Amino acid sequence: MSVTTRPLRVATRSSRLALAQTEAVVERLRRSVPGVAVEIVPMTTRGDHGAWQDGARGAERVGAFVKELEVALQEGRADLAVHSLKDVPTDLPEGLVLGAFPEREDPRDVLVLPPAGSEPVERHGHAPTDATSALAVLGTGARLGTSSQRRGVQLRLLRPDLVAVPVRGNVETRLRRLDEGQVDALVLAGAGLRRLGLAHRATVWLGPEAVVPAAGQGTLAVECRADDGEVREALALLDRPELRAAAEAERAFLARTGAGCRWPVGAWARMVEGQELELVGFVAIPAGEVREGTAGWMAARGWRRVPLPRAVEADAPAWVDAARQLGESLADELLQRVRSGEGTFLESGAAGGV
Ligand SMILES: NCc1[nH]cc(CCC(=O)O)c1CC(=O)O
Repeated sequence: MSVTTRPLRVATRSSRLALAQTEAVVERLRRSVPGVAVEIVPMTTRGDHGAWQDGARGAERVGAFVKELEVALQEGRADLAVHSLKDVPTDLPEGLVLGAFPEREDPRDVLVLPPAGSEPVERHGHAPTDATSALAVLGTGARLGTSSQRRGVQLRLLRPDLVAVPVRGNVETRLRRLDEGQVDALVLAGAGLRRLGLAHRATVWLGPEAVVPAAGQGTLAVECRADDGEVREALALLDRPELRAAAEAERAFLARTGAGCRWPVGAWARMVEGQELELVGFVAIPAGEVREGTAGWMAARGWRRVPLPRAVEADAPAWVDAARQLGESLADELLQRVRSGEGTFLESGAAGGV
């Protein structure tokens, strides 16, 4: 069956990671739609230019990696765009939809220590296998390279003495900063390392009990025009309902906890035992919102499950509703905890950082 005959133009960012993600989706498209003609349209976004890096925060920063691609879709210069879901704001622009969630890499963050053989790892005799022993390798006040409050706050909950140091740029640039000794450790998305063939740089994969990943981390999302029936039909062949359900739950959690631009938020949903969707969430709010004059964070982590029977799979809207409710109810529970002061308190870091 050929659902489309016209050539499809795929907008993508030009970074090595973005191109790898786009290649993966194009390959799936070619398998699902035999004979389809695909043209890749590489673009540079504001995020790549680093426009948001010089102090831009919140709304300005959200969407910096996807905006140009979306405008290309709206203006008809491209027919689909491949994104890392975690870069896609929860409110989509008018007239655009996420037509497929074709794959998800391992969503966990990883801790990257300097290459094996460096002195501290040898002193322990073996490579660490969990977050706590990996962090034990780092001396007091070690510099943790991350620009993400979500990562900085969660790792400082394990090791409050660590100092979060902003590290900008693409994955390769950040690894170079580590290798040059500008920081003592990095936290990155494991998915990015895997897709770049750099998984061997991951010292420890961080489970959600240590660091809850960003909503959508590791998931690829394909965006298209809502009224482009041909493309939507083609994308439907790539869509995986269980990834869509997870995406809905994580993004509902993110939207409910304040759009994720002001506060550290993490959310990871997945199918367990075949018929339940489990969501782990993390949120921290400035402690001053709970007790006036208190500097630092009030944090909470928790999880919830909802039955998502296979039988309902054909009825995607019911799945989506259940997934959204899961995200919203866990968000409400955790927000209630931090606002009532029942969360875990974390003092502000050195130099006013996270
Ligand atoms: N913040 C940029 C970004 N957007 C998506 C990924 C990783 C790949 C993914 O999550 O799918 C990264 C790099 C990182 O956070 O380390």
